[in-house]
Amino acid sequence: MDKNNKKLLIRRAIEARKNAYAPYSNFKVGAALLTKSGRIFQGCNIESASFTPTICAERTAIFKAVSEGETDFTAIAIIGGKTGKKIDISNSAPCGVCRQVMREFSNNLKIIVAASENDFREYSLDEILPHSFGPEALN
Ligand SMILES: O=c1ccn([C@H]2C[C@H](O)[C@@H](CO)O2)c(=O)[nH]1
Ligand SMILES: [Zn+2]
Repeated sequence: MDKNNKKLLIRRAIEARKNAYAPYSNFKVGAALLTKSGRIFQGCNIESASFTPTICAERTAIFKAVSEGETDFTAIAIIGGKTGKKIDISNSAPCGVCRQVMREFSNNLKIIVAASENDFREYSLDEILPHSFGPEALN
């Protein structure tokens, strides 16, 4: 994945963050998921007044892709932070539930946690979800 594609994916995550529905936490997150076939699925977090139905941006993007028949992913860019505050990449790593959902479809997804197009950190899924449980265990 070259630098320009990473920047593009981050831009799409920034764009997706604008649609975040987070009136309770005011923590808005955007994600952009790149499939092996070259498509990009965007997602934002969506909260609920009854709290538990809340879904993260990452899972919104992944479920959109899976529901459109795409299950092979190359990378996901994520950007999150409180409205009106400077984004800090150390506060926007994907939550444990999303890591497990990522693991369902890949064990070497590239995770790009971004504060801007030029300020991001990359992780592999294996790095942030070591010793993981995955679908192979049920074979
Ligand atoms: O990786 C994360 C962490 C949190 N959230 C959302 C869930 C909730 O709406 C808000 C605060 O936890 O941020 C995400 O979308 N992705
Ligand atoms: Zn999550």
